[in-house]
Amino acid sequence: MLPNLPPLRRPGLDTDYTLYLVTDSSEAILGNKDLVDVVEKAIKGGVGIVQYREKNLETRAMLTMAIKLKQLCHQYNVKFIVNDRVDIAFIAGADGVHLGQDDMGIKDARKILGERAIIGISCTTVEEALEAVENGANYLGIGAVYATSTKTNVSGIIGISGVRNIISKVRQTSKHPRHVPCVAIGGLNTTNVQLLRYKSHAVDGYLEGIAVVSAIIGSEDATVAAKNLKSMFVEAPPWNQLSQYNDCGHTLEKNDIVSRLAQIAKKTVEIKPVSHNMTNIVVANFAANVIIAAGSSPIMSMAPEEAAELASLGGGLVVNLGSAIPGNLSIFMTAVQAYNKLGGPVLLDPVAVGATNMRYNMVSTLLNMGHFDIIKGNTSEIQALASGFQGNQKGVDSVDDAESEQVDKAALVSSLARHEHCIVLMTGKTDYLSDGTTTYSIDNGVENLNSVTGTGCALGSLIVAFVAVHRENKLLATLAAVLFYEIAAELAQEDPVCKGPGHFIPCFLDALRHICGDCKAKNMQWLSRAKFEKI
Ligand SMILES: Cc1ncc(COP(=O)(O)OP(=O)(O)O)c(N)n1
Ligand SMILES: Cc1nc(C(=O)O)sc1CCOP(=O)(O)O
Repeated sequence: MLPNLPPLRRPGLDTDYTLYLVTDSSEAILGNKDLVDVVEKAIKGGVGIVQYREKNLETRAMLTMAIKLKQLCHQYNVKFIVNDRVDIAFIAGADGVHLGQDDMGIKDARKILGERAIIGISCTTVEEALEAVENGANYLGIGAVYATSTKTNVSGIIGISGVRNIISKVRQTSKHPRHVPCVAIGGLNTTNVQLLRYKSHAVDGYLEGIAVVSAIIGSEDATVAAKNLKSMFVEAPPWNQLSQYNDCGHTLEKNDIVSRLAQIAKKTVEIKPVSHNMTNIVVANFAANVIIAAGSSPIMSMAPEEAAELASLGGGLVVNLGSAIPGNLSIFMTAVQAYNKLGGPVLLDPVAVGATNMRYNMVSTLLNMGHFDIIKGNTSEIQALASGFQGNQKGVDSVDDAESEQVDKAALVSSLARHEHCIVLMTGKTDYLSDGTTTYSIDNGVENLNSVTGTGCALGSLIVAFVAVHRENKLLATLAAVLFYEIAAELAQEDPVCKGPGHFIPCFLDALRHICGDCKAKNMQWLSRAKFEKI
């Protein structure tokens, strides 16, 4: 099941880490604004803790500013922290200090500042985080999440998965029963904080807050900037449209699931949603024909300029890496973010992700920058994603061989779904579909689907149409699309005209059209062929 976001502030924690402001008085970020004024505005917008980070001033001027900022923060009951300089934190009467890995150690700083001081530390790796907790850190500053021009000499860019990994390992270590809040830092702004919070959520832990420099200090109005960041971080993202009807089959009997699937298919053909495809050159034509035959509306557009307008049509987006080059990444991201903003479903088809470093890196970047509601791939692709790139996939085809038969595919699909907080569909002789809680195996479809190119990609195009209409129940909408498609393939293969791959394509398009007509006429007999099981 897709995660419900956890509460933010833990009961008993008297520091609000949700929005942590780190200052910067450089010309490039602060400009000619007054730092104290900007910090006050930011506090009014919801900042709960302020860190004075000053890299250019002499000690005396720095101390003067630290005292002013401390007074301001305490006036608003906001915690005040000094970056790096334990001496200034002590003399200014700050609530604590933030230390980097090369600064004074936590235990030494504690000797100077005392037991009640808040001591935070920067961590880029799991080892640094575990050591910091062991040494008594009060919070961890985890980063850099993304590249940032505010600090170019970061120790590493770890992405959302790096943050999630640290949070999860810190929480799992039973040696440290003490709760240590985690905040993320580096390149955070309103375009990515929802994704960060949603995807950094691990089974055993989550992010308490975000630390931000330029998105507030460099903004025109720090109150507005802080308010926007905080509400974006706190609110459920638009794509997480859970509803009271969102029983993805966890508790439903099979007959009830089939009647839900029937409703989903009927409504999809009635609404005729848009399926926006950023797909590969080999399959574009076939996928468009499939969508038309199945009663939805295809658009094959790679233009970032029109992505937001297309997203506003209420359909779904397919990002297919079949013939993509790294230059396409920013085009994909523009479109994914436009759909994410409106909660329109996005499907990632990581074609041959296990074949080359280029493909794996592109997929990693995409998963780090945008939310994908569904990941669809063949066995090799899902294995490559689930286990990290191992560079052993040959070409775009799946290796549905003895070796991959050994893999517990249901467990693989379910664990990738939990990890990426999305729905995962692994296609093959038997398909596996999971949202991380409920997993289905599907045994429809025919051999001919493997004998013509593009059938996997075109399935993705149909899935986003179904999910666009049923955003509150993405798992069952995906199941309905797969059954619609694979049962049409069975009807095509049984057509006496169908003698092989050449005849299969037109027969398949006819069968899709036939099922679409049946749905419009409310004749759902075709669903009696459905062969799926909850695992
Ligand atoms: C909340 C938070 N996290 C990380 C940092 C980075 O601190 P550090 O590694 O000491 O680097 P500089 O800030 O000194 O450049 C931070 N300041 N705050
Ligand atoms: C101060 C700092 N520390 C980082 C780390 O990775 O430890 S990144 C960073 C700068 C964050 O600035 P912005 O919000 O403008 O991207």
